This record gives sequence, C-alpha cells and structure tokens, in this order.
Amino acid sequence: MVVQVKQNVQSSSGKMSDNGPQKLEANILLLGAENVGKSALTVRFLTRRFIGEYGSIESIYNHSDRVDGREICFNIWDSLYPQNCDLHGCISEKQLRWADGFILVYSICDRASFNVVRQQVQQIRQFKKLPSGMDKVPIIIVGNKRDLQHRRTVSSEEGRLLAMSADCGFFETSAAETYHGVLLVFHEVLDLIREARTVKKGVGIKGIVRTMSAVFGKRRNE
Ligand SMILES: Nc1nc2c(ncn2[C@@H]2O[C@H](COP(=O)(O)OP(=O)(O)OP(=O)(O)O)[C@@H](O)[C@H]2O)c(=O)[nH]1
Repeated sequence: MVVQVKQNVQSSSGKMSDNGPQKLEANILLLGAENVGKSALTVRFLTRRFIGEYGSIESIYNHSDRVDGREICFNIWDSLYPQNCDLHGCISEKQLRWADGFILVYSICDRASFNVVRQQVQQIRQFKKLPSGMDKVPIIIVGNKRDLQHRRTVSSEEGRLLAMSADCGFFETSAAETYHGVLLVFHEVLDLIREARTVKKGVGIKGIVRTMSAVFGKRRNE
C-alpha cells in the first residue's frame, strides 16, 4: 500500500501527543467504500474548496490550526477501500493502531456503502486496542452527498439509528455544498478524541468521582 504524505502548513510526528496546554496532535482516519467522498471531505476541510475530481491516491495530510484558542495538529489519513480484506476485515492493523479517531463515510445514495460503514464500525469496536483508561474509540459516522436528495437510498433515520446503536457521532453533510458542515465533522471527532484523552488521564467525570470518593472515604475513616 502506498501512502503519500502531504505536508500542509506544518509537519508532525504522526503520533498523538499532548505537549502541554499549547499543542494537541490527533490522528484521524477516514474510512468507507469507494467513491463516497472521503477525499472530497478531506480536501474541503483542508482548503475550504470542492474541486470535483480527486483521483484514487491514499494520502496522509498534516494540518495545523487553532481550535478554541488551542493549537491543533491534525494528521488526516484519507484511505482507499482495499481490494482484499485481512484478518481484521477491511481496516488494516496499521490503520487501527495509528488512528486516535475515525470518520466513517457513506453516500446517502449508495446503500452498499452504508453496509460497509456498518461492518467497519464493528471491526473498529472489535479490534482497536484501547489505550488503558480509555473506554471507547472516538467514531463519527457521516452520510455524505446530502445535496443529492432525489437519489437518496439511505434515510437519515437509518444513519442516526446505526450511530446510536454503535455509540458514535452522526452527521449528514455535503462536501460539494458546505464547508461549515464538514468543519463540524472534524471538530466533533477532535472533541471526542480530547474527551477520551481526558478520561484516560483520570481527570474526566470518572476521575473526579474517584478523587471525591477517595477524599470523603478518607475523612470518614479519620
Ligand atoms: N454531488 C456530490 N458529489 C460528491 C460529494 N462528495 C464527493 N462527490 C463526488 O463523488 C466522487 C467521489 O469522490 P471522492 O472524494 O473521490 O470519493 P472517495 O471516497 O475518496 O473515493 P476513493 O478515492 O475511490 O476511495 C467525485 O466525483 C466527487 O466529486 C458530495 O457531497 N456531493
């Protein structure tokens, strides 16, 4: 598999890290069947543009931006759906290891692509090894090509139900029509990654509950 690395604005190590309050680095993997708009969503997010044709090249893009006053380095892997699937289904072990968060894309006009997303959610939930302390992998499901309502074969309801049942975020959008909708998708996956990392560090809700229990428990024993 050839993965082309494109430097966009600033380079990075490709590994999720949190270097103090200034910089957060997040690896985001786009998955889904062929032709659903993975590249269109990625390019829209990176350049604000929809250029129509993207070719079939697998790329990892590095892009730095400020979100909520904090510098974020996005590493975005725009994948190709493989011809042959391996032990872990159609997501490689390398991809599973690399990603901090996943965007699973289908086309609202292509039921087969919706079924691919259904399988890929299961594969991620089954095979992605969670770093200790993290309780779930951040996943967003995206129904793309919302502008093609007249060709719709997957209802919004079905998309939402799948996302709910698999505990994922859900958006319907159109890479062709809206930059803002696409921005929301990437910011949401970033939020989920940040949340997961906070829980991992033990300062999330569970961590606070544990700390309070420890304090009050100790007082009771004094
Ligand atoms: N109408 C419409 N067309 C779209 C949209 N997003 C992508 N397309 C078109 O769908 C086709 C496939 O888009 P890509 O972004 O190359 O899809 P992909 O999932 O990266 O495809 P592979 O590289 O084969 O994996 C292109 O002709 C795009 O112009 C959208 O939101 N609306």
